[in-house]
Amino acid sequence: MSDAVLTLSHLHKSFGALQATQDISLDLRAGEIHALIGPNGAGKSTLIGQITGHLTPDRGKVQLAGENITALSVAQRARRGLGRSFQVSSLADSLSVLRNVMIAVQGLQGHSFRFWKPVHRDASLVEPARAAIARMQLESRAETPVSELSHGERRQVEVACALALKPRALLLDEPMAGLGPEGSARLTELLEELKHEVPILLIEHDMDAVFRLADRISVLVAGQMIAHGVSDEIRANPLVREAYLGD
Ligand SMILES: Nc1ncnc2c1ncn2[C@@H]1O[C@H](COP(=O)(O)OP(=O)(O)OP(=O)(O)O)[C@@H](O)[C@H]1O
Repeated sequence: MSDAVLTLSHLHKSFGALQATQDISLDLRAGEIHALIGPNGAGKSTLIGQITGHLTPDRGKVQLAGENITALSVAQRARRGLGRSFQVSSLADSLSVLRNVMIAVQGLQGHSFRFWKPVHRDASLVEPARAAIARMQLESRAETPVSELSHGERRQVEVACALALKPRALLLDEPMAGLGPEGSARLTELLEELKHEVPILLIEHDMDAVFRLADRISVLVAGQMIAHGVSDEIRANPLVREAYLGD
């Protein structure tokens, strides 16, 4: 598939006798949001771990922009352009938005010791950080300590940290978790624009957000992919309704 940025082929991962992901294939194409949904214990985290490199698949392949990255480390994948945000926030509360995003850029560049030196004039850190902050419409908050942000703004900073690394593909793990309707609507709007620059694999429990945002949806149940399709197809799919939506 020519416009596939991220391709998973036949991924298998077992924990002892439990097959947590069985023969999982999917692709993420340029310009799209592809949502991965499934009930608790379906295998989503296990699949994400195999994409990010935290877990090694027993069989199968992960490709980023055509390159086989299955054997690469987490850091090597990040440097190749696999961006992600985390379920648990890794922001430093006492530091400004700008400084947090700069630290993310610095980590990727491998200059971790510069954190302890004055870095505010280092254009290689400041410029990508400011661009990502602008992309998430947080310019007016750039100098604000993260501790003073709303929950929704923190989420925007987390996405900005991932974006500052100029990813080819972005993995967002439950970005809507804990957001109220306003924060969720704002992030939805931002992601709808962002997908044109970087395709997004979205793991999300908020089904309203999924149906609003996703160009395609893949449904994982008990380690198996039971359906792929656009929103209307997934809503109407009897297997999904039975296994996931509880109908
Ligand atoms: N390290 C592990 N060792 C043993 N079993 C594991 C391990 N990690 C996950 N599992 C099991 O694999 C299955 C899939 O779990 P996983 O966390 O991937 O699901 P999930 O879809 O992410 O669930 P949730 O939405 O609750 O986070 C579960 O039965 C889980 O108990």
